[in-house]
Amino acid sequence: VAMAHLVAGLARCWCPSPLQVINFPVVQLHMSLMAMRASQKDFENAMNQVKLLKKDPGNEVKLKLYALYKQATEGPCNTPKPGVFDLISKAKWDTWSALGSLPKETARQNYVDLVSSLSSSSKSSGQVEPGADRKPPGYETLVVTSEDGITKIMLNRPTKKNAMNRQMYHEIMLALEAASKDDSRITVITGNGDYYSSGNDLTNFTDMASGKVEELAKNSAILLRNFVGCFIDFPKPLVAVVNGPAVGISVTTLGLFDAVYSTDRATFHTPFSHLGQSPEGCSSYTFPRIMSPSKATEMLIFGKKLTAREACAQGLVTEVFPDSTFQKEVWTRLKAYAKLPPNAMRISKEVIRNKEKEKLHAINAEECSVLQERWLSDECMNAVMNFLSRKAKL
Ligand SMILES: CCCC/C=C/CC(=O)SCCNC(=O)CCNC(=O)[C@H](O)C(C)(C)COP(=O)(O)OP(=O)(O)OC[C@H]1O[C@@H](n2cnc3c(N)ncnc32)[C@H](O)[C@@H]1OP(=O)(O)O
Repeated sequence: VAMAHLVAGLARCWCPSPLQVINFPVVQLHMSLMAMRASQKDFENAMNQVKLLKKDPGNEVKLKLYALYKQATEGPCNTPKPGVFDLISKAKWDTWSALGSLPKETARQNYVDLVSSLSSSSKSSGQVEPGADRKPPGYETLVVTSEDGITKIMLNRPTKKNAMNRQMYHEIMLALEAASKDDSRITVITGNGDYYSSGNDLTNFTDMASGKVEELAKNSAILLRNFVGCFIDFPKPLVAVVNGPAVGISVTTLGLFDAVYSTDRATFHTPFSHLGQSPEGCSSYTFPRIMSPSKATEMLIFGKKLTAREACAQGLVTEVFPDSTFQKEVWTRLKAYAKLPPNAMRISKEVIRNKEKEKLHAINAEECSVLQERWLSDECMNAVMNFLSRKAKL
């Protein structure tokens, strides 16, 4: 009943004309503040783009836009929580508050990214020049689908072994945020092609070689911290369907999933020392607890590559399937799990995970700050340059 009121309330408040959300007085105030600062030009353009959207993006997205707006302009939510019966204000407060300590610049970037993904899926009037390249609708680096109670987030850069570039980090965060609020019961991350993911896209570091390295390292640490934070806070059962080899951050974050199903063709590899880097994804904490401390050390310090069966024996992988029947068996199982009562699953996850959340956020912050220094080291720069000049592969 409360949800029905909320939906009706949001519809009354935000749906009538194209995107009434931008008519909020507070937002208009922020628009004029934004206009005063040239460095926020993209943000301002995005605000204008929102007005031109023909298709209503729905209440969930409008709430997200509102929250990112507030975060980008005012910072973390510190206003008193509205009463339970003030459903609309509470929904807005909850969405803003859920952004936690997301930095203003990241919120601004996420706002711009979100508007850009909306613009490409909803043709804006008179804005696209004839013959100009049009972006495919929706995400650029992911394919996100939702059916049978399961939202599937598929990493989609198969020709790059699903290496995670900055765009992909942002899109995964957006997709997780949307999945946490949609009506699916389980969320799955998987890869398109023969790899699950080859980890961080090493070209993310190419800019490091050209000036302002400290700033780039700092921004990368912020991006990584927010990215991993989304996994720590994800409220529904999160399942990895590991369709092939996994490297680096795509392995470390597995410790934050609720189940990991793997093809027997997959391998699990965290070559941080080879790359002059150090563990992330909370693996410095989760891995010694999931597997024995010395096995974790072998992976995280010495870069030992595990087969799927070894990873399963160590507890990192829940179950391994023959590659020939992998997809069929895993999806049959997941569809059955998705029929379980959603609130029970969500609450059970809360009971299992909540005790650790604060600790995990602290570990994440520490790992990112250590990495920020590592990325500036000769060891790291040389390793990246060797890969990019094709002198080194894993
Ligand atoms: C900002 C947040 C930072 C978070 C930090 C996270 C840490 C990590 O994730 S560390 C792990 C980083 N990953 C790697 O070091 C993997 C590097 N890749 C490889 O060693 C090999 O590509 C491979 C063993 C994964 C696959 O080898 P294979 O011979 O089968 O295929 P390739 O021809 O090498 O790859 C095809 C194509 O894809 C490009 N590519 C693959 N992985 C990456 C990557 N991680 N970054 C950038 N590009 C990658 C590769 O260059 C090829 O591209 P071209 O076809 O254009 O040459």
